Amino acid sequence: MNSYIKPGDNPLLTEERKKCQFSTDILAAFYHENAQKIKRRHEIYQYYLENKELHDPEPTEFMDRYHRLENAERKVSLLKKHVKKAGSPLGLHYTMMIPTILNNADDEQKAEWLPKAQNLEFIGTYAQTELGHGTNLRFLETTATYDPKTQEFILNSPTTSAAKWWPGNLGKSSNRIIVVARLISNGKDYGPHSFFVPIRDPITHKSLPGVTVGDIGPKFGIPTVDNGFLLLNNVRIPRRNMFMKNAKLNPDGTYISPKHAKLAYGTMVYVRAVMIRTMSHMLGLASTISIRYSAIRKQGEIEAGKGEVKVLEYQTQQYRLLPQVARAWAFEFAGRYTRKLYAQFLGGDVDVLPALHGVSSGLKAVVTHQTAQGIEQCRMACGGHGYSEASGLPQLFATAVAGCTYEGENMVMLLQSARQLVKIASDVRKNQKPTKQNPVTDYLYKTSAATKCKIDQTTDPDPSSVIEAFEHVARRLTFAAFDKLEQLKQRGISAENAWVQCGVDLRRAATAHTRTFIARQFSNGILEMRDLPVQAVLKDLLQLYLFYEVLECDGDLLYDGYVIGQQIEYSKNNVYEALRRLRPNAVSIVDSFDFNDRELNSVLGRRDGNVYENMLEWAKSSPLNKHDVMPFHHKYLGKMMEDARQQSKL
Ligand SMILES: CCCCCCCCCC/C=C\C/C=C/C(=O)SCCNC(=O)CCNC(=O)[C@H](O)C(C)(C)COP(=O)(O)OP(=O)(O)OC[C@H]1O[C@@H](n2cnc3c(N)ncnc32)[C@H](O)[C@@H]1OP(=O)(O)O
Ligand SMILES: Cc1cc2nc3c(=O)[nH]c(=O)nc-3n(C[C@H](O)[C@H](O)[C@H](O)COP(=O)(O)OP(=O)(O)OC[C@H]3O[C@@H](n4cnc5c(N)ncnc54)[C@H](O)[C@@H]3O)c2cc1C
Repeated sequence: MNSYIKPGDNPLLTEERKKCQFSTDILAAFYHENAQKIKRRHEIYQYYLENKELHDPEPTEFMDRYHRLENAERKVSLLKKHVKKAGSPLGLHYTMMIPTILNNADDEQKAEWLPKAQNLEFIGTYAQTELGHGTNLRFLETTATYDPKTQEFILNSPTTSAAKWWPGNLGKSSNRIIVVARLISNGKDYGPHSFFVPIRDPITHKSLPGVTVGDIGPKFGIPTVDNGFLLLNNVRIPRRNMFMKNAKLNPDGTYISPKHAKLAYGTMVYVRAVMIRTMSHMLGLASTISIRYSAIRKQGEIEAGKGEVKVLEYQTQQYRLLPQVARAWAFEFAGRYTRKLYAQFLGGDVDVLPALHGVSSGLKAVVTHQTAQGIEQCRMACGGHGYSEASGLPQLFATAVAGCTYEGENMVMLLQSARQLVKIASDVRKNQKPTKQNPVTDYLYKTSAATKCKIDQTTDPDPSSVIEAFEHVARRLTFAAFDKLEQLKQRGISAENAWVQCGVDLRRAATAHTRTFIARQFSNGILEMRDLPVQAVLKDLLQLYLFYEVLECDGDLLYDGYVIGQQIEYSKNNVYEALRRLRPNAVSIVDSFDFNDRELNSVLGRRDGNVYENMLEWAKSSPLNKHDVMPFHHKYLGKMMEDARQQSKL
C-alpha cells in the first residue's frame, strides 16, 4: 500500500510505513488535486536527479549571500532550458509581474508584454512599497507626472522616503519592473497607479540613466532573493507604459476612472489568494521533516528496561506535530476556495472583488501566522538537530514568517477583513437582508441556535456542531465590536478614532471569522473523497483540526456559557482520540504530501530516514572543516592561551 518503502531505508521508518492502512497515492493525489500533477512532480524530480548541473555544488547553508545568489541565478538560467517555472531570482516575475500584466494590462499591452515575460526575455518585479510607506498606499510618494507635449510620464522619487524598498529581485536581477506611482496629469493627483518601467539596459544590464538601484542587504531569511531599493530621477516612459486595462489616460492627459476603485490592487489580492497553498506546502514540509525524524529518533525509556522509544510515541510530541499536518490540509482546502474566487474575478466578475478581498485578507493573516507558528513548533520538537540548518527548518521558518508581513501586514489585513464584518453587523442591526448570497458571511445574519452547543463525547463527532460553535463565537465578537464602535460614536468620538479604539476587538472578530471559514472549507473539502480508508484518515485529521481549534478558543466558547467545561473536556478527549487513531499512519500521512528530498532540503526529513550518517557527512562538508587548525588560530586564541600559560609561570 505504500510506494515510499525502498531498500536501504532506515528500518525504523520502514516499520512505520508497513503499518500504513490507506493508499498514499490516493491521498497524495487528493492533496495535489489530481494524479496527473503527482506524475508531473515525479517527472520533474527524476529530471532533476538526472541533471547534476541543476544541483547545488555544496549545501547552500555554507554559502554567503553572494554565492547563494550566483548559484540561484545559475540554476534559474538552466531551468529556462529545462522547465518553465523557475526559482528565487524569478520569484516575483512569476508571482507578481506576470499576474499584474494579466490583471492590469489592456489587450494591446498584454500582446506586447506577456509573451516576452513568459519567454523570460526580461525579468520583472512589483515595486510598490517605499522606504516610508508599505501599508498606507494612499500616501505613496513616487510620482508619474504626465507630459502631454511628449506623451510621456516623468517618474521621480521626490524624497528619500520615496525610495522603493523591499521589492523582491529588484536589487540585481530585474530589468523591466512594475512601479506603483502617483499619477499626476493636468495638475491633478489621481493616486497610485501601475507603470511598466525599464530600469536596466536589456543587453548590458547596467542601470539606466536616472535610475539608482541596489540590494537592501541581509534579511531575517530568504537569502537568495535580492530585495532591492530604487530611486528614480526624471525617468521618462511612454504614455502607453501605464497599465491601462482599468484606469486610462488619453494622449491629451484626460483621465478615465476604473470600473472599481480597487482594481489596481488586484495583484495583491491574487498573491494573497494563491499564497495560501504555498503556506500549506510549507507547513506540510515542516510536518514531513519533524514526523519522519520523530519516527527514527529514539530518546528515553517509557518503561525501565524496555529500551528507548521513538519520540513520536510521546503524546506531547504527537500533540505538537499532528495538528500541523491537520492545519496544512485545512489551509489547502481554504486556499482552493480563494483561488476559485480569484479565477471568477479574473474572468471578469468585478463584483466578486469585495468578497474576495474580505476573505483573502483574513485568510492570509491567519494562515501565514499559524504556518510560521507551526513550523517553529516542528523545529522545536526536533530538539538540537532542529536548530541545525541541516534540518532545513530554520530557513523554512524564516521564509514562511515573511508571509506575515509581505502582501499586507497581518494586523492590517485582519482589520480589512473586519471592515466587511462591521458592514454586515450594521445591516443586521437595521434588519437588512444580504444583497447577495455569500457562503462565507451568511452565518452572520443568523442567530445562534437556541439549544446549546452539541459538542459531546463520541468517537464520531459531528463537524457541524463545532462549526456552529465557531460561528457563535465569530458572531458574538463581531457584534460586540460593532456595538462598541456605535457606543463610542454616540459619545461623540469620530468614526475613525472609534475604529482605532476598537482595533483589538475587531482583530479578534476577524480571526474568529476566518477560523470559521477554514473549518467549513476543511469539512466540505473531505466530502469529495470516496476511498474509504483515505476518507477515514481525512476524518481523523478533520476531527483533530476542529477540536484542536476548540481548545485554542475555549475561553471565547465558555465566555457566555455557549459551552460548559465538560464540553471542553470532551473536546480534549476528542483531540487525544484523534492523535491515537492517527499515530499508526503518521509517517504515511506526511509521505502523502509527496515532497521529495530536494523540496525538503533536510537531513532530518530524508525519505530514507538515514539521518545520523548524513548529519555527519553534512557537517564534514562545512568549509570550516577544510582546516584541522584554523589559519588564524595561533594569531588569536593560540597566542592568548600561550600568554596565559607564560603568565601563570611568573
Ligand atoms: C504562482 C504561485 C504563487 C505563489 C505565491 C507564493 C508567495 C508569494 C511570494 C512573493 C513574496 C513576496 C512578494 C511580496 C509582495 C508585496 O509585499 S507587494 C506589496 C504589498 N502591500 C500591501 O499589501 C499593502 C497593504 N495596504 C493596502 O492594501 C491598502 O493600503 C489598505 C487596504 C490597507 C488600505 O487601502 P485604502 O485604499 O486606504 O482602503 P481603505 O480605506 O482601508 O478601504 C477602502 C475600501 O477599499 C476596499 N479595499 C481595500 N483594498 C482592497 C482590495 N485589495 N481589493 C478590494 N477592495 C479593497 C476596502 O475593503 C474598503 O471598502 P469598504 O467597502 O469601504 O469597506
Ligand atoms: C520578505 C519581504 C518581501 C517583500 N516583497 C515586496 C515586493 O516584492 N514588493 C513590494 O512592493 N513590497 C514588498 N515587501 C514590502 C511589504 O509589502 C511591506 O513590508 C508590508 O506591506 C508592510 O508595510 P511596512 O513594512 O511599511 O510596515 P508598516 O505599514 O509601517 O507597518 C508597521 C506596523 O504598523 C502597523 N500598522 C500600519 N498601518 C496600520 C493601520 N492602518 N492600522 C493598524 N496598524 C497599522 C502594522 O500592522 C505594523 O505592525 C516585502 C516585504 C518583505 C518583508
